Amino acid sequence: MRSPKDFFAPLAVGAPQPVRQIPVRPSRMIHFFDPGNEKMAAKIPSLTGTVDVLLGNLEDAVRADRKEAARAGLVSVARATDFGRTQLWTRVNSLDSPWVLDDLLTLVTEIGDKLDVIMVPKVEGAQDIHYVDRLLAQLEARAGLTEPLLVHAILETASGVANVEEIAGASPRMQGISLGPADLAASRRMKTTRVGGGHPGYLVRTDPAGEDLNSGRSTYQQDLWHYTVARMVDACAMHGILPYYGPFGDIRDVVACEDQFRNAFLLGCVGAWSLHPVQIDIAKKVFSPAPSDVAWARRVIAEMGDGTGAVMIDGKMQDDASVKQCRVVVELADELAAGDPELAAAYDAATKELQP
Ligand SMILES: CC(C)(COP(=O)(O)OP(=O)(O)OC[C@H]1O[C@@H](n2cnc3c(N)ncnc32)[C@H](O)[C@@H]1OP(=O)(O)O)[C@@H](O)C(=O)NCCC(=O)NCCSC(=O)C[C@H](O)C(=O)O
Ligand SMILES: [Mg+2]
Repeated sequence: MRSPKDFFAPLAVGAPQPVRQIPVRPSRMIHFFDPGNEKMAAKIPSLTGTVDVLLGNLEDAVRADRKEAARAGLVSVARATDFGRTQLWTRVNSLDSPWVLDDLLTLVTEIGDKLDVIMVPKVEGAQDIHYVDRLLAQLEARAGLTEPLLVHAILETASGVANVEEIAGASPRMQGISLGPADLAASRRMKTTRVGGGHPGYLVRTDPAGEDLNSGRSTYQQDLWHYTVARMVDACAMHGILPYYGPFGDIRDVVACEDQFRNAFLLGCVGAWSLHPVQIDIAKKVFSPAPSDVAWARRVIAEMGDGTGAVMIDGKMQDDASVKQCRVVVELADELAAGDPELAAAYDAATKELQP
């Protein structure tokens, strides 16, 4: 373990100074595209400015014989595009794969100035982040980069979940963590065959009313991912980095996608992955606080004065702890509204309407 005194020192001569705070930028949707797929890559200029994060995916979902094409495609898309307020991320291949070394060497030296975050799949523990951390420092120095690249880990192995707190705090580069439910299910030997979402067999049943065990008993589907998401959120909050729900693979089921994203939002996640254009607006809607919630939170903050003591508002007790929750909502709303005049107007209109 590095001494806390050295934690913010560059790991290679000539590498940029590590960041002390993760920059707060909207990342409600991390939109995946295959940069080697010409049809998808052609859509990137029109998505720029409308999504918070565009992620050129090089790992799973890219065929083995298309890995080099995807990497080269990402270099050309990055060079040809002005991303404006949209961040550009990539997901490199896993650290045990034959491609990852060339992914990092090529991307950092050729488009390191365009990339914001490197997503690392199948992270098992702090040792994986330490490896990437040092290698990135060497490559940043070689490329003459002035800003450090940030690292995002996917939580998709049983070891990764067991070590999530040390992963979150492994480097000042750590930007966030996403749940990877498909690989995690396989790693845990769960018996699901889906990419994220619930399962009708994972349920609880009400007790029998009498002797008959077979009738009149309701069942309630449970959330397979609750434990992992909650644990990931705590680890991220503890280390000042950002938690995300990952993919929802049933593209057609926009209703359940919205539910799964909303559960994650309410538990503390700041965004989710969009795998198809249809999921972009779902993530935007879910991960932007609702105007009515923002209006209520602003009212509580206004009526609570210096934020201490207790007051009744519309029959509900408010105190120091509820005002802190309201501040979380209002801070997020203000950050998002700063880059989105339509959202800002919706928040102001709802606030006006709720004024006592
Ligand atoms: C899921 C898809 C394979 C579906 O593609 P397709 O069959 O082409 O869908 P459509 O016909 O509905 O597409 C309509 C048009 O939209 C374009 N398109 C589709 N997806 C995207 C996209 N992501 N970005 C930009 N444009 C997109 C199509 O080209 C069509 O265009 P046109 O014909 O001109 O109208 C596909 O959506 C896809 O491959 N998505 C990404 C999948 C992916 O990245 N998967 C990896 C992440 S999930 C994961 O890895 C699991 C995780 O790690 C874990 O362990 O849990
Ligand atoms: Mg995966």
